[in-house]
Amino acid sequence: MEVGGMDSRQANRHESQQWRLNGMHQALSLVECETPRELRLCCCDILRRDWGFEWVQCLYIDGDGRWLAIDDADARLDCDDFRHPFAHAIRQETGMTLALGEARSRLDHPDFQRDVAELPVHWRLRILPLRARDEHREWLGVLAIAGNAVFLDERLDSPDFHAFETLVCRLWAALSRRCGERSQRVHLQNSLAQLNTRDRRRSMCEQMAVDILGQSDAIQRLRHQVVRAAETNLAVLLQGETGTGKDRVARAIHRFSARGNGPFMAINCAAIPETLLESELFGHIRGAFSGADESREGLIAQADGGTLFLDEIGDMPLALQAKLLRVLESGRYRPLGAGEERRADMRLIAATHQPLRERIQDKRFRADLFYRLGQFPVTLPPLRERRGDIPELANAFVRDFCHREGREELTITSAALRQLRDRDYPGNVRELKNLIDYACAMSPPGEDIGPMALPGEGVSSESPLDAVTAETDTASVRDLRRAVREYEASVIRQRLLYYDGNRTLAAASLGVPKRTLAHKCQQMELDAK
Ligand SMILES: Nc1ncnc2c1ncn2[C@@H]1O[C@H](COP(=O)(O)OP(=O)(O)OP(=O)(O)O)[C@@H](O)[C@H]1O
Repeated sequence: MEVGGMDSRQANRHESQQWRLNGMHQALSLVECETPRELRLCCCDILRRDWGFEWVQCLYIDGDGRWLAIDDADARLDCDDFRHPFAHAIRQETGMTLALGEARSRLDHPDFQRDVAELPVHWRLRILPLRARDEHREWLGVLAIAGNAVFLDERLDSPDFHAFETLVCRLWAALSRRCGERSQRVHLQNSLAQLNTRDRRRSMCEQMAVDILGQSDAIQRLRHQVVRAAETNLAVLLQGETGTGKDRVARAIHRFSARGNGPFMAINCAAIPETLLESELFGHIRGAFSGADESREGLIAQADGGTLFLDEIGDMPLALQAKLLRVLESGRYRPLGAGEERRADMRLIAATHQPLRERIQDKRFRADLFYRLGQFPVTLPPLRERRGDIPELANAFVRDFCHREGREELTITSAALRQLRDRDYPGNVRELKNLIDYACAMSPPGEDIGPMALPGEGVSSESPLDAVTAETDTASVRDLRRAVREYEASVIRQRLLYYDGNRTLAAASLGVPKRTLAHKCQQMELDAK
């Protein structure tokens, strides 16, 4: 008897030691949870596995306190829907025990009926509203456990379960606060980052406004696009009529980009004879072709770490277009005559005033290159679509002129500004600038620039160009060919001067193709843009 008594005491002690050990393991698993969701799932696991409850649900009250929800399930329950016993327990702030057989016939909430439909009728359901066990005492959710009545009462009314429940509630409250604070912090950091990005972009647009002038919506949008383009390394395709500021915009993108301290290499594809363009871009090694006495780096290599600007890309010969596409796609290029490829680390900006889609249809421009170049397309507005910017531009060009020429300050009258606003500008901002330069030059010192100082539309007969050409002295001509060449050079020089070096406009005004003009300039060694 004594022996038997000893055995059962030992067995009891062993069981309670085992239970305590289990309890510690349970506490450890709960404490290691990092989010309220993890904690709830862990709590249900323990109740099923270690406590032997077959049916357990842990519901939480979501953010705005309106809903009771279960992790990883779509269904949720309105906390004000008293017909459901879980909501009722929360609102009454007290636990409930329901006999399932009776509850099934008495409580007609469809969700509740569905949830307990499979449970044996002789079982009981315990509903325990859970709240934080600290000074805040906020409601956290509901624990619902169903099972055999005796088993349920024995376990749930034990001090061990009370300790377990207390631990779950404490940890749940602490984790909710920590996660809430963390998500608030992340939210705050995100909005601060957004604010910083917005501020930074706004400030970049403001800095750019001293260079890319104008306050029209179109120009403000353009400055915004320049900032966005500068933030990326994408190839940019600038499209717009001649003189709209494509060159200026390309430089701004480079300056404001991460490559801003690197080189900016620019080339006008229309101004270079086809044969030279390839070696200009790719470079060559010594002996690559007759006359290649020295190896020479091309612009792609020179633009390393910076930006390569290809102006008038529409004029690039087809064979070279294919080579350029390969550089863009592989990031590698091969100088003329070289055996090995080299790596190209440059950002490409291309510009054109030609409608490239039409050139694609005419098979003069590769569609694949067009799409590759246009990763970031930017269209510049013509001046006629932003006439409101003309006064600001005109005043700025007057100031520039005076500064450049060391002249005392000149002002432009509002009548002259009105006239400027009403003119046509096929050459866009460049034309306006040339017109202002001319008007400044014609205005006597100390006098305002009035309408009379402005030349007529386009290259008028009163223009200084005609005066120069008309005054050519023919009596002294001894060598006709030479005289014709000189006359031609003088006309081209004057025309380029008038159009600020723009060969497109100069060529158009002289009725010759741009390539012909470019060729003549090269022969005559005339400087142009
Ligand atoms: N928004 C602007 N603010 C101030 N100056 C401008 C602006 N846009 C253009 N300009 C001036 O107009 C002239 C022409 O600009 P730019 O050379 O950039 O035009 P473009 O579109 O590249 O012309 P093209 O197609 O003929 O090469 C330059 O003198 C430039 O400084």
